[in-house]
Order: sequence, then structure tokens, then C-alpha cells
Amino acid sequence: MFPYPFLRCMNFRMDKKLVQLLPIKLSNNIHGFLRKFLFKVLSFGPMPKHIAFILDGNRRYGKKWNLTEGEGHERGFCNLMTILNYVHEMKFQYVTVYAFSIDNFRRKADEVQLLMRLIKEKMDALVEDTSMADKLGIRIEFIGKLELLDESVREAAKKLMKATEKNDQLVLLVSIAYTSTDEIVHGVERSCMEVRDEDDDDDGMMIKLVDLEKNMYFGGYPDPDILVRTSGETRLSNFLLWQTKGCLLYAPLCFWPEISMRHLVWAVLKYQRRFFYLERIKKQP
Ligand SMILES: CC(C)=CCC/C(C)=C/CC/C(C)=C/COP(=O)(O)OP(=O)(O)O
Repeated sequence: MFPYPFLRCMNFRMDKKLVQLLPIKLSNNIHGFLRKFLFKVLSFGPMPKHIAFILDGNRRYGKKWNLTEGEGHERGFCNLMTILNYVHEMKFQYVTVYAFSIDNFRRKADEVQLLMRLIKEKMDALVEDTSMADKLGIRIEFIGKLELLDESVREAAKKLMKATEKNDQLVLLVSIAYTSTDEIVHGVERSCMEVRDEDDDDDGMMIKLVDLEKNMYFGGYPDPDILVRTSGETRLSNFLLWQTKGCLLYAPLCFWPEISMRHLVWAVLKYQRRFFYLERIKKQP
């Protein structure tokens, strides 16, 4: 892969010989400096707190580059780590990712196994070496119908939540075995059970909105400000249907392993532009 992140993320194409002249360390330093400068400039505007990602197009990326099965997802995970660095530097407080939908269990058994193995491997690696999570202050939470996962994956998820529970700068919410409709049903069921247990309730069997929201998997977390779905698809695919009422949707034309800093910057600029537009509308008589 082209080794210079800043030039790569700006879609810069360079002659191979010229590339060899630029030491990687120097390129990374230039990238770091320009990135921080750019993020500082952005921070003068209204900054979103929560960004959500639908990690779409890993398989297609693998096919595009003739990779072996699973390697597209492997690259997708690596890119997630890079994006987390940027999101941390941009001072987001929450990042949500759609890692595995309940509908994904309908894929071929081999593929489901491969993906589960990859996800478990990554969880184990993050437990083994918490340096990155600790450095960025990332607390990792898993959200979804976790009982659908194999015991070993569930255990790995629990260990990772435990290993990062003290971090307090950025919360990474990993939606796994999740669909929004399942989340809503779960919230309604729990709220009904609570109402049934409170016999003295004058409202009879009325469920209150606050209780329903509290009982959803994402209860207690703020709604995302921006939802990014890679690969140009503009469907929500049963992800955060309840939480995306006022959210900005952005669908860059790249596969998940290709998403880069410029897409993040663009998403934030779109958010800021919409913010100012809404402010202007509010002030109009
Ligand atoms: C621990 C942790 C956070 C792990 C996350 C690992 C990771 C990158 C998971 C993505 C899984 C997935 C089904 C993505 C969709 O791509 P796709 O297979 O649907 O690709 P396609 O759209 O090209 O078919």
C-alpha cells in the first residue's frame, strides 16, 4: 500500500522513484502537523460529539484488489484503528460502528465463521495489548443481542469491556448482533415488564417515551450527529433507525478500508454548514 498517509488521503498519486526520495518518518511528521492544524481550524466551528459508521464494502474491496477471503475485512479493521486516531484528535466523544448485523448471520456459514473468528481475534489482540486504547483513552462497549454470539466471542467482548472500562476520553460503541428493529422490540419488552411490575401505576399499561429510550440498547448514550456509510450506499440497513432522527447522513464513494481523513473532514464541514444554515432559518421571522 502507498505508505504516505497524508498524500494518500489527499488522493495524491506519485511516481515510485519520487516516493523513495521522501523518508517515511518525515512524511508522517508533515502529515501529523498538517492534520493537527486542519483539526484546530475545524474546532473553531461547532463540533459534533458522536459519529457513527456503517463499515460497508470490505468484501468488495477484497475483490477489487484480488485479496484472499477475509483480507478485505482485516484491512477494514486496520483502517478502523486509523480512523479512531483521527476521531480522537478531533475530540469526538462517541464513535459507533456497525460491526455485525443480526441479518449477517444469514450469510454462508463459512463466511459467518470467518468474520466471527476475525472479530474475536481482534478483541483478543486489543485485550492483550491495551496500549492503543489506553493512549487514546478509549472505552469499548458492545451493543446488541449478545446472546446470539458464540460463548467464546461473548467472553472476549466482556474481557475487552473490562480491560478498557477505566478509559474516559472516547467511547467506542461496537454494534454486534444488532439490528434497530430488534433494539426497539427489546426496549418495548423491557418497558412492558417494568410497567407490569409497577402495579400501582395510574396510567395502566402506558409506556413512557423516556422509559422506552432508557431500555433500548443505546439508552443512556447521545444520538449520533453524523452517520457515515461507505461504498456510496444511502440505506440505513436497520441501523440506529430510532437514533438518527436529526443526524447528518454522509455516503462517501469509497469502500470502508479506503475511508480516510479527508472524508472525516468533509463530513464535519457538512455538519457545520448545516448547523449554520439551521441557525439562520431559526432567526428568520
Ligand atoms: C472488534 C471490531 C470492532 C471488529 C470489526 C471488524 C470489522 C471490520 C467488521 C466488519 C464486518 C462487516 C460485516 C462489514 C460489512 O462489509 P461486507 O462484508 O458487507 O462487505 P460488502 O459490503 O463489500 O459485501
